[in-house]
Amino acid sequence: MDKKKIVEIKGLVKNYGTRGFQTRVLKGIDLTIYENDFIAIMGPSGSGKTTLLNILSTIDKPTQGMVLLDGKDITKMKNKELSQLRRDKIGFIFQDYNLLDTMTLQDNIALPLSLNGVSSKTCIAKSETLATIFGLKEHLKKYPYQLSGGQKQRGATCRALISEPEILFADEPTGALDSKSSRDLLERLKMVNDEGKATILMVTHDAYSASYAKDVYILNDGMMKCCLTRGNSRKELYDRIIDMQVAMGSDFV
Ligand SMILES: Nc1ncnc2c1ncn2[C@@H]1O[C@H](COP(=O)(O)OP(=O)(O)OP(=O)(O)O)[C@@H](O)[C@H]1O
Repeated sequence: MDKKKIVEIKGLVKNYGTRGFQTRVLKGIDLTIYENDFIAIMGPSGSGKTTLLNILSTIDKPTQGMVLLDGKDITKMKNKELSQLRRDKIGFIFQDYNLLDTMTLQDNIALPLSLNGVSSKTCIAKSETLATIFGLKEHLKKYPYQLSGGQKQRGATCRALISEPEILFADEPTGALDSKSSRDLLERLKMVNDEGKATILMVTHDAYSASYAKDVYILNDGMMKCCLTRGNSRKELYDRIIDMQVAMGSDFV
């Protein structure tokens, strides 16, 4: 059976600036993301990674091109439709967690459900299930200031997954974490993906983080340059990413 297309991008162009002084940041991107993919997008600073993620996650609008999410063109949607799409179909994790300081971890995780009027019994059950997967069960009653960076990011990931979104967008999710906390988060993301519970698109500078993905796309100068696909092992993919970075030269950070 054909795999379900979650996101389809065709001829995506993004210009910034005013007429006459425009910079073309994305120069015609084509990309299809299928159900249960785990894609990492890497590229030098300024290559357009965040711009692409912002368009996919509906924060920004493209200049030209088509972005279908679940078969619907998000570039043509009105604000009301977009906010519903963000609520129901998209999960986000950012580098800086964005947990609410005045709520416990459990309330933070359950927030997307409680805002949608889901019963507190279901909120508790679902947040406990995810907290167990992400190693946070004993921390649910704590407030964000009582948690480590790694625990906060795993909590933010639970919150992003609790509404069972079609796709999880992650913008440098390990950017503020030490290596052990990064590994802990990445192992768990890989686990939920391996179990068929999440489709993930992650933007990262970090070859180690990218090596947890199934496919690694390289964005350079506003264009998709190549794709590396995981073969036998994560380590082997990591080595190929490093080789590719060396081949692309010193501006690839
Ligand atoms: N709102 C904006 N107005 C004008 N130019 C912008 C805007 N946002 C981004 N740019 C420019 O677009 C280019 C791509 O930026 P973007 O943030 O997408 O790159 P990136 O690959 O995510 O970089 P980094 O890895 O450093 O975060 C840069 O040259 C940037 O200066």
